[in-house]
Amino acid sequence: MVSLQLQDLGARVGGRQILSGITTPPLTGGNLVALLGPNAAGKSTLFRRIFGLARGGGQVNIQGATSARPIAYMPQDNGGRPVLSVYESVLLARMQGGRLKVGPEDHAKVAHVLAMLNITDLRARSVGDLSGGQRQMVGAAQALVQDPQILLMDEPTSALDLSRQLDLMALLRRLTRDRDLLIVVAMHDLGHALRHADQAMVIDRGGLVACGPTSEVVVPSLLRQVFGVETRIECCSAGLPQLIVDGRADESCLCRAVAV
Ligand SMILES: Nc1ncnc2c1ncn2[C@@H]1O[C@H](COP(=O)(O)OP(=O)(O)OP(=O)(O)O)[C@@H](O)[C@H]1O
Repeated sequence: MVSLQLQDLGARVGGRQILSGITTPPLTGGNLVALLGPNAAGKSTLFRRIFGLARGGGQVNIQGATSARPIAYMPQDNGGRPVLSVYESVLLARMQGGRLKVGPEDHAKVAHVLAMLNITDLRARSVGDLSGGQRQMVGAAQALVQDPQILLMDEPTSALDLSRQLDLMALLRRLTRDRDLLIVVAMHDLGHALRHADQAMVIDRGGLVACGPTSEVVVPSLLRQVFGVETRIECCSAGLPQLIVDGRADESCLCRAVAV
């Protein structure tokens, strides 16, 4: 089983220390982890640091990898080159790592992932002509087609309508179970985190605030401290935890995080 553990991780970008001292317990395959934090907290930078696109101190420890490229990363605002078709763009993502020869299994994999995400009908469309939500689904396909053991997804549902948000989160959760995948999803929707994530990791101003089971991390006291909002968690008629936002905890903290 794959596991990812961060040890005193830091990141410097553009001459600034963006992340420091991030140490987590091992995050293991079979789990969906929500990465939470205010704007500019460092979520995207953390993904880039883990994926090797940003430099810094500390260590990214991966155990149980069965391939040379166990991690796939879906950045915000991706979807591929505008001139390529959806099919070509997903196939190109499949060939990352320097492989030149496309085999039948690669075509089969692309077809499978497009079908899984319910975007087969987009296969011949140019990426540049797609809507924001459609491009986001293509970005998810590009990540999934790589058959990763660890999948880092940066706000994959931010442009999706509500039913597609639920579909994608349910699919990701199913994949963690069926394939022992570790999926880390950066998100702003705390309700999605409560509903879909096994674990939650919260960062603020470049440091780790909490990491553990979602029900222990996404609690009103932490949300007040990190996001400055008053919340309650109540069960709906289906027995699922729902986050109710009562309002801001302190009007004076407006835009505090964006100014970091
Ligand atoms: N290339 C860069 N050069 C300089 N500073 C950067 C660069 N990229 C990010 N930063 C800074 O790093 C900090 C963290 O940014 P990051 O994008 O990781 O935050 P985030 O938590 O993903 O935010 P959001 O929720 O708004 O997407 C911000 O202050 C940002 O301005």
